[in-house]
Amino acid sequence: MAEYDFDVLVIGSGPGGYVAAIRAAQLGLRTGCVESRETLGGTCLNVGCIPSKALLNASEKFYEAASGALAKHGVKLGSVELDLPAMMADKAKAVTGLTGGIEFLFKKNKVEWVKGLGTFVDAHTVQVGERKVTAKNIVIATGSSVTPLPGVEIDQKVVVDSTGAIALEKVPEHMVVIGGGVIGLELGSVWQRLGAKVTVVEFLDQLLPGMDGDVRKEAAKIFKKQGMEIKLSTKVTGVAVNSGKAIVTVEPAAGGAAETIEADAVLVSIGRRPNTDGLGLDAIGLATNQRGQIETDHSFRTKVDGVWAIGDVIPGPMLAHKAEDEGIAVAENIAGLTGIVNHDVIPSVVYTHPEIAGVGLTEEQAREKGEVKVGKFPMAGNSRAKAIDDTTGWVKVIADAKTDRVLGAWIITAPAGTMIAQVAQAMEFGATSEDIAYTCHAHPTHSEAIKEAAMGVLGKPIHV
Ligand SMILES: Cc1cc2nc3c(=O)[nH]c(=O)nc-3n(C[C@H](O)[C@H](O)[C@H](O)COP(=O)(O)OP(=O)(O)OC[C@H]3O[C@@H](n4cnc5c(N)ncnc54)[C@H](O)[C@@H]3O)c2cc1C
Ligand SMILES: NC(=O)c1ccc[n+]([C@@H]2O[C@H](COP(=O)([O-])OP(=O)(O)OC[C@H]3O[C@@H](n4cnc5c(N)ncnc54)[C@H](O)[C@@H]3O)[C@@H](O)[C@H]2O)c1
Repeated sequence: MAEYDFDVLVIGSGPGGYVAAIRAAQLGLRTGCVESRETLGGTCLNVGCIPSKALLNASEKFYEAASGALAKHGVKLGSVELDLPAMMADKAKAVTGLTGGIEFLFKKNKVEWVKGLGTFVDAHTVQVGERKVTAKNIVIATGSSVTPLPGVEIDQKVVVDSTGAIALEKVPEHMVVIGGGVIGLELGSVWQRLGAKVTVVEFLDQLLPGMDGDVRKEAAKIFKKQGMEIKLSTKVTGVAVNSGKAIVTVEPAAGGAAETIEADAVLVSIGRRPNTDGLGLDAIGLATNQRGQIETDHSFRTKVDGVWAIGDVIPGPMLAHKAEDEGIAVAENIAGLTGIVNHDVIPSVVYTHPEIAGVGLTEEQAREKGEVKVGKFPMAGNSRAKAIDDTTGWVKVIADAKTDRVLGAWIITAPAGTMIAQVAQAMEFGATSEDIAYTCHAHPTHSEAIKEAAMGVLGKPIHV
């Protein structure tokens, strides 16, 4: 009889956990995955990446139709109506299709879904309901939850977090978004396109912390032009709710006179924090760092033998693809192979219109490290963007001045999220800007702008 129930038990079935479980099973390990939600897929599939992207897509279609933006392309429409319940149903269908897909993949790969909340009993035992499940290796993939704003109560009706904001029953007249990060801009865009006035209140002096400085400035310009009101260097000091209306009190971040803003929806999107409450880390003697994260080494081993951790619960960007890659790597390491994630090349994408994407270093970070050369190419010089009359944005390629090796790239244009993969791959291969500049790119494509920006690094773009 086997010593343990499983070779690998993963706690959490988000993009980190479910991928780790499937990969472990593919490698011949007996694998279980503990998940307390009704459906698999974690934050990303249930209330994160997937429903938000479904709504971003649908709201953009509505906006194009309702705003008359299609008329310039010769598409004239009669009256356009919003059917919000149908839009929400379509979103739900996307979610159930994908969460059901993970259940199918679990069955196909013989991963057992252990349903319930997992709590450590010891380093090889997890209590799930009545059951004590044992495993030689346990992977913590419990993800993250919304960071609350002290003094602001989320009721998921008037004051919502991202989960409430993807399920509003009517379009608010005025939505105040607290936090001008990824969630605030994506979900703010959704409701703005559907007719809401949106005011973004951001504590810092720019939107999108962590992104390249030029990107952050350009983003503020773009969203303002789209009609968003953006209050930078401003903090929310309180939200009072009365008869379905919220009064949001704000004041300058540095201190000063307070003002109030009336809204009928308030989105709290000031970041996310790792999920470790109730996990019983004390029972295995595992402490979290100051940010509440579980620290690991490069193999995703924690300080406790046999216990590993991946995804949003460990340091690094809270992104689904980072969690997935760590899921593959941890399973390979457990199986005795060499699983590696290059954390220097993790792309990030904001799925607004236009999309905003980056990989590698920002220009500021690169300049701090040494001498750099930068090539920037405007989408106004890109023939495909011109052909479809959507020329907002640019591509910026940053390269080491001595070696010409690409250190980072930042892209603002409709398909930026898809385009950034090319630069990520180039960086993984240690490419120079010359390598990109002399690679043949199909015409007419948005991607040609990456080639031109790379040519700009060398000092010789063609179309500007
Ligand atoms: C609105 C929104 C939009 C987003 N959009 C994107 C995007 O477009 N692209 C992107 O890359 N990222 C996006 N993210 C971030 C992305 O969702 C996370 O980075 C990703 O889900 C992290 O994966 P994970 O596996 O670490 O954890 P999670 O997906 O959070 O999954 C953890 C799972 O563990 C379960 N769990 C926790 N504790 C226990 C326990 N003790 N026992 C049993 N089960 C437990 C939870 O129920 C959960 O299902 C978005 C997030 C939000 C909120
Ligand atoms: N497209 C994507 O990849 C995607 C989409 C959604 C979420 N996510 C992930 O989810 C995580 C959480 O997203 P998020 O938008 O909540 O966090 P975020 O960290 O992206 O942005 C939070 C913003 O809130 C601001 N802020 C913090 N406290 C504030 C306060 N008191 N008042 C006003 N502003 C305040 C911060 O300065 C920051 O700009 C992110 O780490 C992101 O990686 C990714």
